[in-house]
Amino acid sequence: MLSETERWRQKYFDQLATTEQEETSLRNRMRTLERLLFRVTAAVQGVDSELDCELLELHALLQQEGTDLVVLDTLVKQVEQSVQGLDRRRQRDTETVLGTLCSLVDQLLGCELPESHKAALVDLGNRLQQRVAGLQRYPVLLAEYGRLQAQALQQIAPPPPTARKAGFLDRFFSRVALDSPEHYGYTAGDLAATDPEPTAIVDQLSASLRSLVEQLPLPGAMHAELSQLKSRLDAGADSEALLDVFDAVVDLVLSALGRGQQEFELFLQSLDERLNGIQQVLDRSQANHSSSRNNNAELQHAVRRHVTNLQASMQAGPDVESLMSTVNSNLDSILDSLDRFMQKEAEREQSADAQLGELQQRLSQMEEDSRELQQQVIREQQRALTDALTGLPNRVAYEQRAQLELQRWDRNRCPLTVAVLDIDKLKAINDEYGHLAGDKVIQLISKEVASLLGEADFIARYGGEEFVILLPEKDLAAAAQALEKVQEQVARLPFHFRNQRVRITVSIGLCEMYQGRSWWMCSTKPIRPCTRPSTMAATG
Ligand SMILES: Nc1nc2c(ncn2[C@@H]2O[C@H](COP(=O)(O)OP(=O)(O)OP(=O)(O)O)[C@@H](O)[C@H]2O)c(=O)[nH]1
Repeated sequence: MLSETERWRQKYFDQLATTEQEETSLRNRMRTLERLLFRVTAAVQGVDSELDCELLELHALLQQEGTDLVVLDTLVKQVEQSVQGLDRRRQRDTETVLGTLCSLVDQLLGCELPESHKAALVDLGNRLQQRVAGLQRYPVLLAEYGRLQAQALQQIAPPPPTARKAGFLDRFFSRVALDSPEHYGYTAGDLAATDPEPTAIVDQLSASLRSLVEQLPLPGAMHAELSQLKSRLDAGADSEALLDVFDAVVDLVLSALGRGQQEFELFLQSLDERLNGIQQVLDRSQANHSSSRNNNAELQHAVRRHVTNLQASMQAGPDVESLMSTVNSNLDSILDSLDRFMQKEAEREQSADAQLGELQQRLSQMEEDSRELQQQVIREQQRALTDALTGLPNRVAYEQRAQLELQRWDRNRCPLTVAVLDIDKLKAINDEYGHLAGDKVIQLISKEVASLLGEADFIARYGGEEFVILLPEKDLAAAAQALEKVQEQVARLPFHFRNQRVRITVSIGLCEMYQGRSWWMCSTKPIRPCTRPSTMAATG
């Protein structure tokens, strides 16, 4: 059977092995997360030049062996700040474009238009004012604006009914308006025809488009295309060119703010949240050092399997949608495994908690018993060192204290005087008034003497009617002076037996400790008897 120490040692080694295994597992998982982060980093590059630089740095850092976590943390914070900055810029750009669209709507409202068209424009303006539209809503708003502008311009410059030929506006409307040309009273054949263009309107449209193009918050990669469009507008675009420019602007906005990117951003966001969730669970699991090996092994196996799948699908390089779906399903599986793991751990911890609770209860009971025992021992020790009749230290206590004082004297050679006090004629009191009276005398005298001594002095009942007194820091003269006062005080104590005042006295012998004198001589043979020998006398 194992001894208590061996059991604890065994438990310690088991715990050590579990902890090492957990650390290895955690390192592996951290590496997997780093690889995943590496791929995600590569995927979001190209959105912003500043962010690109930081991501490149992050990229390089992650490729290093044994990534410095402090540097990584700093860099991740910088990336977070850049992303926040990007969001703020996007917000500002959104405001700018919305403002431009509002001013275009206002310009159009300034034209002579039927009430129904004005109402539609006012409605669009109101929706723009509500600022609920995000960047992804630009194409919709632009298309709507285009449709309204087409209707408005049609009202301003209607084609001659006899000619039934469509000008550039008709063609423009046919490309951007949601309604068919027939709605406005023209045929497809009419729309194919050409007429001289109303220059003022073309200029107005051109200026509006120029203003919009200048304020569009498109990524840097599209700036070249934008300046080409501006140049075309500056060069005095005709109606055909204007239509192309308008289409190009819509295409640019669509490609810059394409749904794919939006979805990919959302996907990255959710990926990030999930990775954070996994990291938190792993952190909690690491904190729990007492987690069972089986649960850990099972979890490691499941996570490794899913992460391998994840890596395989990422390396296969499928399109974004299938990649997202694979990653999502693998992450779901990982989270399921983690949930199961946490559930098992919770059950295990619950039972461990119950055992621990029981153990703690026993431990507190043991502590309580031990405290009580300790108090009992202290009480016994005190009793063993105390004289039962007087409550003063007894002979054993005196010997212990004498030892200490002697050692101190040996070290410091400060004065030390020892005195022996003897109650006079106690036998006579016993004989005359009985032993109880004798006991009372011993009690009262010891109490009185103890109260008259200094704080550093020590008195013990040596035995019978004899007391021994240690007076450290007092030489013979000082001790004699102090003890004479004691003698006088004791003699004044008002003892009465059988209605008689009885005067009781004590005799004191004392000697000072000095080099060459043995303690035995000191304590057993007082060298100097008291100057005034005590007497016992009954006074009437
Ligand atoms: N009542 C009582 N008497 C005690 C106690 N211890 C010792 N005695 C008595 O004290 C007396 C001591 O007697 P002696 O040694 O002759 O001393 P004494 O009578 O005091 O005479 P001197 O000391 O010479 O003055 C004895 O009768 C003891 O029985 C005690 O605890 N209680």
